[in-house]
Amino acid sequence: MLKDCRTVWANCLRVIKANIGEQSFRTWFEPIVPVQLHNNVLIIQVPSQFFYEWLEEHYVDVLKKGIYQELGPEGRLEYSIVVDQGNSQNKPRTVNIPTARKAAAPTQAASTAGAIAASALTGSARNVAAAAAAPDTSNTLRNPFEATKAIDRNYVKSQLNGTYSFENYVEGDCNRLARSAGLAVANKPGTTSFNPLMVYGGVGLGKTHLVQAIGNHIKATSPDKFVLYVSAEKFTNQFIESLRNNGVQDFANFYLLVDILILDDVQFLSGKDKTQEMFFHIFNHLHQAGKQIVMTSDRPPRDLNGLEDRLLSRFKWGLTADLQSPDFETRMAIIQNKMEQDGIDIPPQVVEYLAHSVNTNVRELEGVLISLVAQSSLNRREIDLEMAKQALRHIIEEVEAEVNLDFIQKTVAEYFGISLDLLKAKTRKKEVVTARQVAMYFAKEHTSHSLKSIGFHFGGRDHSTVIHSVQTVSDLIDSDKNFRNTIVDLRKKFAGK
Ligand SMILES: Nc1ncnc2c1ncn2[C@@H]1O[C@H](COP(=O)(O)OP(=O)(O)OP(=O)(O)O)[C@@H](O)[C@H]1O
Repeated sequence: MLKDCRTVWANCLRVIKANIGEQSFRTWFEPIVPVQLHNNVLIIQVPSQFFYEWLEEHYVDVLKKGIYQELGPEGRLEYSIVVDQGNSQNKPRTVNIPTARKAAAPTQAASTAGAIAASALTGSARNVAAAAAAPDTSNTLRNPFEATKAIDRNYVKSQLNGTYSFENYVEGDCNRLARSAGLAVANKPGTTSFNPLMVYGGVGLGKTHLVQAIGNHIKATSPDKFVLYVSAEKFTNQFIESLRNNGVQDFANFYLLVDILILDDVQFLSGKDKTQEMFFHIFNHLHQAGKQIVMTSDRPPRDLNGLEDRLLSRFKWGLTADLQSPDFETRMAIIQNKMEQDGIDIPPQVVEYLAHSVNTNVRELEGVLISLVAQSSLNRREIDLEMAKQALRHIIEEVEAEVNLDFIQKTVAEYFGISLDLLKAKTRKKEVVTARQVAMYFAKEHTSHSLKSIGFHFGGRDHSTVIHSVQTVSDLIDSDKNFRNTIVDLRKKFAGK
């Protein structure tokens, strides 16, 4: 009995339905219309190029399975894409995308349906083009890829990087609010009051890591949800491309399908009015539909000059959380975390040295670690303090231009004629205690270290010891002239820096 395309497709759908979630099925398979079956080639019509790309990216295996079960190893699938000309007076044009030229020899059930498309369905953009360039034995099409040429395949590719997670995002005072809001959003996307969630902070402080962790968490816990991470730059380029190709409707339609939209570096939209307008509509639609929007920016919304007020006011609907530079303890934890993750072994005093010396941003800290590991394997030498000091020469030079903890400790120890080790040791000898208290006093005055961090640097003392030291020194300055002169002398050394 001859099969017709509707029956074949209906049977394929049964297979597909059994293999994917209900929502995905409704979104990606219900809109498909079977149009023709000829010589074991089933042609299905899909609403847009995005749709085709998405199917190719995510559902190739179930499609293969369905086609294989229905049409056997000779079965093939071709797409017919409705091209929106961006002009309502033009009738939609249909182009067909053949998915294979020749049936591949089956090796196992799932891949035999690769007959349907090993090259085009699973291949890269280049493979797709190659399939088109090759002689098309089906004779159904001429140059069918014209319509897909301009497609940036990343358009539909969720660019989440699986290595970013909450587990490896170290918590500290610098990121507590943003991290816990992110976790709340990741657990209940679209249903908390943190919609949109806007995370802002300086370069390399972990904005992308955090929002990617949100995306990864949602993908892992709700695979049916369509999570899309896109940088504002990419969003803008895609939009411009869609304007050039009369594909604005496709562009909008695609973004309206998203359940969780993560837009990185939103400041990039500044001054780009048309892109902002498009984003505004997408934002409204998604927000109204209870979809989650997460954004990052390198500055607080109030400083986002060049962004329309109506967008800025929407950003305030949810929660805005900032990321600060990590303090010493968080930097230590980040390094330790990274060492564990990458299986790196570094002596504790080197870790402490790095955390102390690299206090600009986390990316730089990671960069130094990577360079140390590289040097160590290149020179077949264990990482030690000397190597770390060498690696950090350029950074330390910058730091030493200011008064930092090291400098204070060294200067005070020299002044009192004791060693640096003694200054940090547990001893309670009077002259050592006084020198230590003075050094703590200047550390509080000249550096941005917290009391906790200062205590840590003086042999692991707690913050109350630091408070006591600062108070004692202040009292002595008032009551003891000789002591006051000591402080004046030392202050000159620091002022000269
Ligand atoms: N709290 C943290 N715990 C662990 N790793 C972190 C943390 N913060 C940042 N990082 C790491 O630091 C690096 C830089 O972070 P990320 O790229 O997320 O910064 P960013 O703020 O997005 O930077 P940019 O402003 O350049 O876009 C990444 O490798 C990230 O994993």
